[in-house]
Amino acid sequence: MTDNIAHVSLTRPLETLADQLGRSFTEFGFAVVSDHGIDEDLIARAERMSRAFFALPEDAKRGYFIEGSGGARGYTPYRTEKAVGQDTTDLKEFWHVGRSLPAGDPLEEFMPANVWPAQLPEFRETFERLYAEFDKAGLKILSAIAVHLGLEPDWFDATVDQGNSVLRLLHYPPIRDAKGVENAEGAVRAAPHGDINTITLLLGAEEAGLELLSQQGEWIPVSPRPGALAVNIGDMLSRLTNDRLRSTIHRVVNPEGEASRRSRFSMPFFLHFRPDFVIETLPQCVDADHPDQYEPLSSHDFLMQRLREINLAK
Ligand SMILES: O=C(O)CCC(=O)C(=O)O
Ligand SMILES: [Fe+2]
Repeated sequence: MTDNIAHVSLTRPLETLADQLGRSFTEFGFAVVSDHGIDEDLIARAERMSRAFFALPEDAKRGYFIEGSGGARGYTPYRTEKAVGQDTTDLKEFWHVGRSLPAGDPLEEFMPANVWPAQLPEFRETFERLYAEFDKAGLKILSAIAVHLGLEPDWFDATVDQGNSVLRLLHYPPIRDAKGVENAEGAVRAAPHGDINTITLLLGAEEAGLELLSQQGEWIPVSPRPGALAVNIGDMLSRLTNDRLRSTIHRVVNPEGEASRRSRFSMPFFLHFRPDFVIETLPQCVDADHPDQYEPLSSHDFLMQRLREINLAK
């Protein structure tokens, strides 16, 4: 059933990308992107670092949990985040890397400083580089989206320059322990949710589990080849396009069999607009059949509204 989600090489000409990605995002809110330019060795190193971090003792990890910060930086413990409208928390723990700003930057009020695990000396350099590479790949994808929407190819550049993007290292521990006893307690790895941000670029989703909810109400697995990105539209881009590009509900289901004794790791990059970018419906996306549904709202205010809904801010 994944046949219709576009699998696109980012080396194709911009017009082709615009067409293929545009269709896939309109129908599914998702596409799979290969040849994205993010260095393979860097990805492998980042995956090793992520595993090494989550293998640290619980106490050490909790030392990087910043209470009251909205989970914006550092560590968020297992079973903290919950999706909008859910009663149970997700079966995951994660680490957030944000943009490293020069000291005194006016955007500091929106973007807290990063923290880094002292136990892993190469962690900072690895994830600062990966963050920069995600930024670059994201711009190419946004360029194709701009062309699809009838905008100039560089239309998004200024909107995401110094964007409040977050790189998330995710760990979903095994669902069963060594004795085969299940410990999911009725919860799932990631309950159905839409992403808050502009677009999401996800590495590491080749380990099964990620599914999107189609317009026909079916759950469709998203299965990128190793190294490829699963890319999806977030709520901020949906809002900007008056829902022409769909922020699609997705989830990560608990595996059966052998996979239930394994961890799953993934690395989504939540690409955000600049905090002071005002999300105001594109005139290209409004007509008699599609009246404007949204008031202008700054990307920061939108984010704060949504973080309160998912238990990460007060
Ligand atoms: O781990 C995955 O494959 C997806 C994670 C996700 O959807 C999220 O963190 O928003
Ligand atoms: Fe998500």
